[in-house]
Amino acid sequence: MADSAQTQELVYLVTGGCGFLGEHVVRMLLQREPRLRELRIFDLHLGPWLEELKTGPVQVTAIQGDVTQAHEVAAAVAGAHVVIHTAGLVDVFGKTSPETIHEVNVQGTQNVIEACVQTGTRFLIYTSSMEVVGPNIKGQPFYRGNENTPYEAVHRHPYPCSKALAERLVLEANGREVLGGLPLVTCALRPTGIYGEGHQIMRDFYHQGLRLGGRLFRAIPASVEHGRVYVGNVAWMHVLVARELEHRAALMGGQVYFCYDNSPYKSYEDFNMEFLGPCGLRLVGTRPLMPYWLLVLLAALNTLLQWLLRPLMLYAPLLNPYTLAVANTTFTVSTDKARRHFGYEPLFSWEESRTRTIRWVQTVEGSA
Ligand SMILES: NC(=O)c1ccc[n+]([C@@H]2O[C@H](COP(=O)([O-])OP(=O)(O)OC[C@H]3O[C@@H](n4cnc5c(N)ncnc54)[C@H](O)[C@@H]3O)[C@@H](O)[C@H]2O)c1
Ligand SMILES: C[C@@H](CO)CCC[C@@H](C)[C@H]1CC[C@H]2[C@@H]3[C@H](O)C=C4C[C@@H](O)CC[C@]4(C)[C@H]3CC[C@]12C
Repeated sequence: MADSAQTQELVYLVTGGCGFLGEHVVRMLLQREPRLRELRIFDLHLGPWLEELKTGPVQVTAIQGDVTQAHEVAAAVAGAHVVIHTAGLVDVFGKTSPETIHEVNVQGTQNVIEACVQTGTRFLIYTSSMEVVGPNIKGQPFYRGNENTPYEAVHRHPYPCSKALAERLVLEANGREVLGGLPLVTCALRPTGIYGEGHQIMRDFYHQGLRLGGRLFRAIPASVEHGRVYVGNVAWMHVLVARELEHRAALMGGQVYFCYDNSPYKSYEDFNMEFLGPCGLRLVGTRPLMPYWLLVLLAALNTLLQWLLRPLMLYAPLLNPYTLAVANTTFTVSTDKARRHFGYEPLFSWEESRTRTIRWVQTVEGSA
């Protein structure tokens, strides 16, 4: 990368560049990486917003492709200096089969690694997830932990299983020789629950609240802390890692970093109310309105209904045994590893992240 850096001629590839996080990474790179010559955006579904980016000084190349197709990935990676691999199937609601989740998240990641090795790309950043660590199937709390906090990371659900396997592949690939003889340098970023402009689940909760007459009903105790991070800061961390990976390869190669910022520690529902409240919704109840055993029963019933209805329709509600367990288990991080290793500081303060998210919710169709 050294030659290219001197002539400001870097080529980046962002897989999943049209997703919620991917779009923020793409826009952040265009704003904050002055050495970019070409930005390739690889996604199964290309967004119309890409067109507006094509008029700027950086060559923006949109590539419609599938990470499960090794030849499509190799063609997109060839000639790129850095790959940011955010593409993935984020499904904890049973919309997709476990086999498909594995194929996209694990085989897709393996394809990206092999493409780097075959074509000589040296720097690979993988968007992993906090789910690689937990919450685990025992529902044990992870309270303000860091990358070294001991925790029994045992999963059964296809999504965390696939993210854990893919992350391992990426970390094990660190140091592999790529075409040209130099070593591959990889690292993995583990966001907690991301929020911000474009967050589909926030949109779903907002619409649900509107349907219920401007109310949401508390289901989870306020004392259960859930880690959240603003999408702009997650994107910024990706951009910084990409920038620093070459110069700090010995320190950063093969490492994992939680993505964090100054968003407050709160329960999932109370945190969402930071945005939905100013948009006219109210969270009813200071304590859960239903006993926990009833929620467990409803979640199990939803699983049964999903299975029974599968031949006729896709029934995929927000509540299932897995999402209930995640929402009901404290999982928060407190770390400075990214600051120590590559000088990360959140780009957006909590106040700014909140304001931007509220403004976005207000523009969502059907606003109160
Ligand atoms: N949303 C979160 O809270 C969160 C938290 C931690 C980690 N992550 C990780 O961040 C990444 C991005 O998540 P997101 O929330 O933006 O999800 P998203 O669904 O909005 O974006 C994923 C993108 O990947 C693309 N994609 C899916 N399958 C593909 C395939 N076969 N080939 C090419 N592209 C494909 C999708 O079209 C989409 O644009 C994922 O890897 C996810 O595991 C998300
Ligand atoms: C019991 C309901 C009462 O209101 C609330 C259900 C909320 C759940 C749908 C969400 C609670 C926690 C979320 C997950 C978490 O933020 C982290 C994630 C990691 C990421 O890699 C993918 C998304 C997710 C699993 C996220 C999904 C939605 C929740 C389970």
